[in-house]
Amino acid sequence: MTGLAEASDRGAEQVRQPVPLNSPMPQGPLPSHVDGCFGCGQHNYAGVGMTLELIGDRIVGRFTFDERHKGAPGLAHGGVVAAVLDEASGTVPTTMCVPAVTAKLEVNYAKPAPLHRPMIVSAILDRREGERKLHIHARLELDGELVAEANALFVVVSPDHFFAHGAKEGELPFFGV
Ligand SMILES: CC(C)(COP(=O)(O)OP(=O)(O)OC[C@H]1O[C@@H](n2cnc3c(N)ncnc32)[C@H](O)[C@@H]1OP(=O)(O)O)[C@@H](O)C(=O)NCCC(=O)NCCSC(=O)Cc1ccccc1
Repeated sequence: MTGLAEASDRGAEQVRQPVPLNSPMPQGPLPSHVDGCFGCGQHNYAGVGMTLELIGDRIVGRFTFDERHKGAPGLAHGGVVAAVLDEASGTVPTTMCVPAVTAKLEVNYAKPAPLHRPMIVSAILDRREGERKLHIHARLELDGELVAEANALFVVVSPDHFFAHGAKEGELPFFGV
């Protein structure tokens, strides 16, 4: 088992409380950033139910694709592969308590992603560019081998970005809203 797998095996039993805007999150298991999220929500029937952890400066997520995520017999759809890379990437600004959204996601599909096999996705901040741009790199691995990777540009937004589309007070505590 890899170091990442061992660290993630600690599970999400100690769920952390949200912290104020722009305060870094403590190390360890992370709660879902929003109830019902496709990536990390534990109550989304179609979702992957990813558990997430902050380990050092890296986000580590664990999940297993199943029949709901199929694109070909036995294999995950390419769009859901992109979604899990996006989820891990989006959790990087979340743990910095910075509201940011995906502006661009470039995916390299190295190998097919099988269903019913536990996978690990990780993400890290490559660099900040100015006040609003975050360049984030994510990797999806199976048994320590690369399945897919992504380079993403996240853009910092005002909390109004979410309010304008129906978010209610208290629904996004990591973003201070
Ligand atoms: C907000 C924004 C991204 C940017 O609009 P504005 O605010 O008007 O800002 P503006 O357009 O001025 O750009 C600022 C700077 O950025 C640059 N730049 C921008 N785009 C590109 C590009 N493609 N390529 C390259 N550069 C680009 C642009 O040139 C400018 O650079 P400059 O300052 O001149 O050097 C808008 O297009 C939008 O809402 N898109 C939809 C986002 C969405 O729905 N995402 C999916 C859901 S979120 C999710 O899933 C994540 C998640 C998962 C899990 C957990 C948590 C999170």
